[in-house]
Amino acid sequence: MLAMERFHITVPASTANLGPGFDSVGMALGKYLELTVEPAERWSFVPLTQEVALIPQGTDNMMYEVAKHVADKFDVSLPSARVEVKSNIPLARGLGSSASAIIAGIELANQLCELTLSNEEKIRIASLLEGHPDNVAPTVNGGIVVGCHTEAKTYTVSIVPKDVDVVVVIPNYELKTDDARNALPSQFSFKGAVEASAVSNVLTGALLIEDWKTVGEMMEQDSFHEPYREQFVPELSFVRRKAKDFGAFGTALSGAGPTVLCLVEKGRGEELAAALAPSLTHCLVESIQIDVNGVSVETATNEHA
Ligand SMILES: Nc1ncnc2c1ncn2[C@@H]1O[C@H](COP(=O)(O)OP(=O)(O)O)[C@@H](O)[C@H]1O
Ligand SMILES: N[C@@H](CCOP(=O)(O)O)C(=O)O
Repeated sequence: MLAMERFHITVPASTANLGPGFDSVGMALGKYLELTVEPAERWSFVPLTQEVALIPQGTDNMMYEVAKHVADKFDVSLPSARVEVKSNIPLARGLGSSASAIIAGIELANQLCELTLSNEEKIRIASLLEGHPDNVAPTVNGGIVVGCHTEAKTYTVSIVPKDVDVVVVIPNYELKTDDARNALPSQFSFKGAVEASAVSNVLTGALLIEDWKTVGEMMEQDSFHEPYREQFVPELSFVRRKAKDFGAFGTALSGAGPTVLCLVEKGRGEELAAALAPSLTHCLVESIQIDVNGVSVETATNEHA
């Protein structure tokens, strides 16, 4: 009999920006990337759900590349593993699937190399890899995180929202984050930056005191990215109008899109989803939980003959 340590890693999805919190504000959502890991002679990633059916199955998988990067950074060797992968996070839809994969890779190295990384260290490593903390920080901590990342340091402030429901409209087409970033301007006027950051500052203040009416108004006044990206997502203006008529607080592009996200009064998420769905038959329209736990690990000892 061989006693073999298996473990499970669960990583939530995330929505970034909430409108004007571009590259800085994000929230963890209740869709999950789940890994079941066991030691093996060589690396393999075994996809078990449709969303991850096409991910690379060997050491060309992003989760391995990140795990190897972390092991090298700490100058330790990375034991090989067989990894079963389940996910219900759709890829390239603005729900942070790549951030979840980065955090999964960091957690793989953390567990396999016994690094005992703190959440702060995971967020720092992930922000250096992703270039911004808005998806990776809530993916690690759960809830809403307001972050600021520079080459020198990554700052985060966590908020645990209670009194709001979230609805996502997920179109049936992909939009790669890199492509959506390429549509952004390389320059921003001083006046434009002052105005846009004031909107973002009020968003953050309102999030802290859960003033959802003001959060919703600020969500709809972004000038950092949505004006340049809405051309790719015709659903945004339609959902914004419908949700406003319904009485939702506000609507924004989720991350780089194409998913559109609405915030609505607690208890009315299902009702809003039902109101939006009939006119959006090419989209998945869902009321979704806010994840408040962030990445988690469960160990289990299995007996193998
Ligand atoms: N679990 C995963 N394993 C390997 N690669 C992944 C995984 N999840 C996402 N990816 C990679 O990330 C890409 C999507 O990233 P991106 O364009 O940033 O969109 P988003 O993060 O909004 O889903 C996918 O096309 C795939 O290459
Ligand atoms: N701040 C980033 C967030 C990208 O999120 P994703 O889920 O679309 O990868 C951006 O807006 O580019």
